[in-house]
Amino acid sequence: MATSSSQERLLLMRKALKIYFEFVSETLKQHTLIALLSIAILSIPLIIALHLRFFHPLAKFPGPPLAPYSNGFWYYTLLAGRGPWKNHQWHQKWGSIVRIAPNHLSFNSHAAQKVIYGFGTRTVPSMVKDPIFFTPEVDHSMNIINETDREEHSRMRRMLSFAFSTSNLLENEEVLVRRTTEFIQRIRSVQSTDGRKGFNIVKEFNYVTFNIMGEMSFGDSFDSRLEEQEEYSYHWADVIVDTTYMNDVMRAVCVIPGLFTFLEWFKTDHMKKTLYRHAEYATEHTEARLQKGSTRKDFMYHILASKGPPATNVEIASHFNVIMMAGAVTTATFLAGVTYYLANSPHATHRLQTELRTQFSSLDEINSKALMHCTYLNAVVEEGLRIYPPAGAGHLSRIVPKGGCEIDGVWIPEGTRVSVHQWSVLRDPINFHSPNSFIPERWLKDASIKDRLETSLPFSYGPRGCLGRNLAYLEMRMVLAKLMWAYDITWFNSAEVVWERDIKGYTLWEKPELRVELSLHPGTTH
Ligand code: HEM
Repeated sequence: MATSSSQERLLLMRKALKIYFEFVSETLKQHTLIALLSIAILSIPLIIALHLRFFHPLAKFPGPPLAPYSNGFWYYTLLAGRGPWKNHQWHQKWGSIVRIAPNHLSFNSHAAQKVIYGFGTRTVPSMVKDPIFFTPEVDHSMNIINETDREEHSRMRRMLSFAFSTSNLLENEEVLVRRTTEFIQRIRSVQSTDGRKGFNIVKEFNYVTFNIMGEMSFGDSFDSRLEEQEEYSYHWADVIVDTTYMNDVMRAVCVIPGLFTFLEWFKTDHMKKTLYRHAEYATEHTEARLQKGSTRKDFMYHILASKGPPATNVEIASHFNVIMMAGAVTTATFLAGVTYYLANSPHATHRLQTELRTQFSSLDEINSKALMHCTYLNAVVEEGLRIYPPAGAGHLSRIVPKGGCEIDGVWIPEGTRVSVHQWSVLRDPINFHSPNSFIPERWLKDASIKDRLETSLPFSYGPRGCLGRNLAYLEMRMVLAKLMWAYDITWFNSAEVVWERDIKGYTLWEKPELRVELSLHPGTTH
């Protein structure tokens, strides 16, 4: 029965093919011109694909099979959230230079880090940021992170840099200490709202870094504005977290000409609640602070006092859009990651707490200057940044300058998009022994493991290196030290959370909940 029905199907197929070929040859005979035109049009994508794969200037570089044909493959990888692991696998398979999109090469060597992000040389200028990757669309102004013009960027950096200098930050230490102490007190009383054990400390990290950045940026007007807003006081902090993913969606959108303009007319609800709400908050706080005026040396004070040409209010708001995002999310990400790794490493936790509790006899004694000399704390911070680099999941791409240049011993043509994939560098056994293990000891002077520590560049470097690096170190040390001094932490959802399975890596990271309960160290008085 079955055999006869498959024979019937075969006969039918033959008949259909015969009719089809008769039709094609008849059409070719009768309408030769139309037929040739159709074949020519249908061949265009094939010719483009053959060019991209075999004749493009980057054709000789290996990489995933779909990468040469369309940026779509790359954006799919990025938005799926598993980019860091995929990119690492590609480097392990194809070596230190991988073609990840038609015009984009990913590198994973230290030599490439120096050329791509460095200050440039006498013959090769520093590389500019990739304009597609850093889009100005939502707040209608260029800012410190997305400006691609060298001179404009230098003006902005000069305007902002005094605010971020160590001397000014130490002068503002009171804000850091007070906000951290508030956090230490607050988390003691945070209750589970869903009947489950413990509370989600990841959210609390978002809130403490948000408070520190907010007050350092806008001074007194920050809290007054938060009180006036209709939504609950941490609404902006939650919006910032939700916006990180949307930033990558916008990057994908802006690659297709005209799509952004179309979306501006038909903003989705989600876009209004994330990207646009974040930009509105930055504008509202900027305007509130400008109206109120203040003599406090917050970031706005330094922007207004800077000697260069004055920035417009739209530009200032755009800088604060970036500062609140780059400043709050990255440091909170570090704190979440390091807490996870410490929770899985009783030895490191014990050593850290012993150092802190020996060094300081009360919470109030903990200050930024003393923390700079806590050797093990600093090793924990460096290892936390290495194993889970807050800005190292994606690609911070640059454009190869006119005339091309040599990277990693290979000539790369001008106009190529290039980047070093931090995660792939940091998880490479060539650079770090047991790269997937949390080992703060590797950062100590007398370390028995000889790693290539110089390859860990969580803040990037060169002319576009992190402007908030000093502040980030002060914050990371202060919050971590006070937390670990004051509490012993019990982690409750360890059976549910597997960090590297549950985190999602876009340009920034999406993190799972860490439900913890705290028991107070006997010396804590707050
Ligand atoms: C652990 C925390 C942090 C990490 C890992 C980090 C990492 C980075 C990285 C890798 C870049 C380079 C981005 C690129 O090449 O496109 C960067 C840029 C920047 N970061 Fe951070 N960052 C952190 C905290 C902060 C803080 C607290 C601030 C304070 C506001 C800040 C402000 C900035 C700014 C303004 C830039 C742009 C600099 C420029 O282009 O001139 N960051 N950061």
